[in-house]
Amino acid sequence: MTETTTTPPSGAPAFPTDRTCPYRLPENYDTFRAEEGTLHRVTLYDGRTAWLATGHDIARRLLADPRMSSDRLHPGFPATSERIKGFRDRRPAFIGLDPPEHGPRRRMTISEFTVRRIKGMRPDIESIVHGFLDEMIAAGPPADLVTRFALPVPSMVICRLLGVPYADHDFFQDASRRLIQSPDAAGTRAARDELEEYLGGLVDELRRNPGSGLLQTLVTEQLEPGTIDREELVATAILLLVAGHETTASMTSLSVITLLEHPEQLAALREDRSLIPGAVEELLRYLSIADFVGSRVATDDIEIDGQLIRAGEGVIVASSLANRDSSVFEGPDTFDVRRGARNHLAFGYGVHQCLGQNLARLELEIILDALLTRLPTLRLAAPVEELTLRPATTIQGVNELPVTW
Ligand code: HEM
Repeated sequence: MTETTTTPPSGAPAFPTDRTCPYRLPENYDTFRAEEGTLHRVTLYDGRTAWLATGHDIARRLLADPRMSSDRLHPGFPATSERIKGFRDRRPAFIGLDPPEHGPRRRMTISEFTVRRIKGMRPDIESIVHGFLDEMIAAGPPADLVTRFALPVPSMVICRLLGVPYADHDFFQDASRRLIQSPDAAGTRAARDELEEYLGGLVDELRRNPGSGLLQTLVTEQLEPGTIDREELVATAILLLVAGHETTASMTSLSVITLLEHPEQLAALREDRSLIPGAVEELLRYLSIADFVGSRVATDDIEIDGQLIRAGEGVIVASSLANRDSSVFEGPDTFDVRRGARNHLAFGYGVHQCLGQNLARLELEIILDALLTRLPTLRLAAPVEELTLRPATTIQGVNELPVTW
């Protein structure tokens, strides 16, 4: 098996690089867009190289290819930061497993995420959204939209779905943030230790005193009959809890910024609320917040579009670039809530396509509708250029968003 080379071919650009605007791609990504072809060599943070797939079509073909592995323990897996190495000594949840192990694990949780099941959560989500808005409005402007609204909403929603006590939100939100944002492997490991201890304790408690929610279902139907062990259940719980709130929180903050910075698009939504579901798709496409999660390692030689990806080489499917492929999205750099962007790849593609996408869509639709109704004069309390954006090595977002109304 060939390992990814440690000597970067001259000129292979760095990937990923930080954004300077929440909704524009980093400037050096223009290099890939200007180059011929849709598969490029890039240099990772540690000097190793990987392939970067940038076209919509090649992205889908690669993500659907069984020779592309999600195994983070594989030495050729393209780590995009030191942090990713912190996951290497831990039991992976199903996001890090390949077929045939992946499917049965994913199916253990899928019944909670079907369109029908998620639709049934609408009244609950609406009441959570309006509850946090009531509190924020009562406290008065200015406010940090992240801590008062964008983070607590999906956090409480995923708690209800899983059966995790929301009372513990200060702890798990902080640990989740460190898990996905720590600059180094030690920070990732420490956050992971804390989440393992917390969720392990919760699983033990559910065995003694059964409760409700998806974790209870997994305890009763999978752990007790011995289909999975405690370590795997805890890894799954961490994946669901962290992915379940951090991503939607980021999308909420960045969506608010994007809409406020595109007043004519905001006005269109205000006038015609039926545009909201399409606007959510366009925001997902335009923002592509989970850009590097489509990382894979080839388990076999793959010939694709005249290039040879060798077994053991890392491949990153850049959803941000695939989502701005002009052969699929006309005028891809224009934010247009009427475009009908449903075929974007912001939720990935293939067997690992986002399990929580129906939930994320519904939450975002309810959130946008409620913000338009309840806070018609909402505006940023700081210029967009002064916001601190998260680095490219993690889910895109802001940790604070000062707003007023
Ligand atoms: C707007 C918000 C979200 C975005 C942009 C997003 C994005 C993604 C992407 C790109 C993947 C594919 C990863 C890969 O190919 O390796 C993924 C997988 C996943 N997402 Fe999401 N996600 C979001 C919300 C959620 C929510 C609310 C949940 C709820 C628990 C969730 C749970 C998961 C899980 C469990 C996987 C792994 C699926 C598998 O490996 O089979 N996500 N997500």
